[in-house]
Amino acid sequence: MSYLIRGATLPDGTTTDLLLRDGVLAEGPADGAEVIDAEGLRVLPGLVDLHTHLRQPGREDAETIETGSRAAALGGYTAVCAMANTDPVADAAGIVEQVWRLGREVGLVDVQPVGAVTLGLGGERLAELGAMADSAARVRVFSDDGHCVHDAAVMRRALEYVKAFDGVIAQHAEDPKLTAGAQMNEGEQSARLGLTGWPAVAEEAIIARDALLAAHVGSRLHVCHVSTAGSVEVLRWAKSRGIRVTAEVTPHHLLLTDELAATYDPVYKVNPPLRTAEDVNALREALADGTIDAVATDHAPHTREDKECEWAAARPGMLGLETALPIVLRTMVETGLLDWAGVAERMSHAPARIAGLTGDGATGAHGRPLAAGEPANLVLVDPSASWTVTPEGLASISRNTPYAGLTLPGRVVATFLRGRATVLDGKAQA
Ligand SMILES: NC(=O)N[C@@H](CC(=O)O)C(=O)O
Ligand SMILES: [Zn+2]
Repeated sequence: MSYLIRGATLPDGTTTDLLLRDGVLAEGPADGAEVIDAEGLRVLPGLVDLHTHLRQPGREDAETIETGSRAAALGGYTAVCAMANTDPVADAAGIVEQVWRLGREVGLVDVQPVGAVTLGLGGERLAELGAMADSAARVRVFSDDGHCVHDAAVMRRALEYVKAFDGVIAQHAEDPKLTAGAQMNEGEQSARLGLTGWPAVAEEAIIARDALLAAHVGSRLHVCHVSTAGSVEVLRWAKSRGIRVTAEVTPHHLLLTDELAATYDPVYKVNPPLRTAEDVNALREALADGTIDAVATDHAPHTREDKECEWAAARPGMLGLETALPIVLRTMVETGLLDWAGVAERMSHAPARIAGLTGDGATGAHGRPLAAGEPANLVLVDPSASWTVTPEGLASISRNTPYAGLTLPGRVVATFLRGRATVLDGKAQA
């Protein structure tokens, strides 16, 4: 099947026709191609998510590779990095290969497994980083996400190890000694609500330490879900020193604040916690000026049982794949902080570069320019269509979206993975 997309607006604002044939953006006659009228639609390179929890294996009652892939395609993604905190943990070649293969079988999005840094996420013994890198899954990103690699010597060794194949350690920056028992952001709100606080310094201190370790080793560090104004300052300092550090921010940390904890609705419970309005503003500015490189969803599905209970017992985490682009449009584009080229950079090009997905690897190439000869991974967005989020309307098995009832801008009309429609007319194609 080939497609002729007529009159779509590119990230730079120019309008063009795009021919999708044999999996690539092609030139020449469009004979036999199905025509899609894209007048008024925006085209972006397929979005790439650095931080997705697909829950398979182990918690298929919350999400599966298939349902998560569908949610991703509907959100405009063509590649997602599947976090390693599954059961069993993705800490060996066999399991990352299995996740990668299952993703390919579903075929809606390229599922790029993230390998664990330490065995069983235990924080003590390094996992088989080299074997995972050499496996069919070609792992380049390693993370104990959900847990911080707290031992500085382990972190140092991991950074040294991945240098050989230009891998990156993605740190969940949280000093566990400072967050013991924490239920929400530490500040005025936690004092008022009487909940144990998660202080900003627990994140900032680890980022500073790891930036220094990355500098010492000369290796690549990536910081997951940055959430505080102080973290932005540390990142700015590290980048100004030429340290090889990149960072991501989630859509929810760009929009929501810790005042929502006053509802005691666990849908707002997440790690790191929602912070203050000042933090939100600093994160938006950092994403605009490139101090924060990428938007990552931290899509964290949880069952009703794990989420619809009292605050203290609820698991942290929010759905994100199907709402990420609309939240970025609301917080960054409508506010004039980013243009569409900036959205393409922060949601496709940069995450693909960080994850090592821009070249020809096991999962093909993502985050490439929309140019002839390049893989036809792209998304068509109707910027003028607004829609109201309903938990039942989402493709995820889980229902834990913090945006229920919210009306958001921007509807994904179609997503193409190597020239094949994974979403058409707003509907998933499998
Ligand atoms: N973000 C969360 O609150 N939860 C994540 C783990 C993580 O990303 O830290 C999860 O796996 O549920
Ligand atoms: Zn995390």
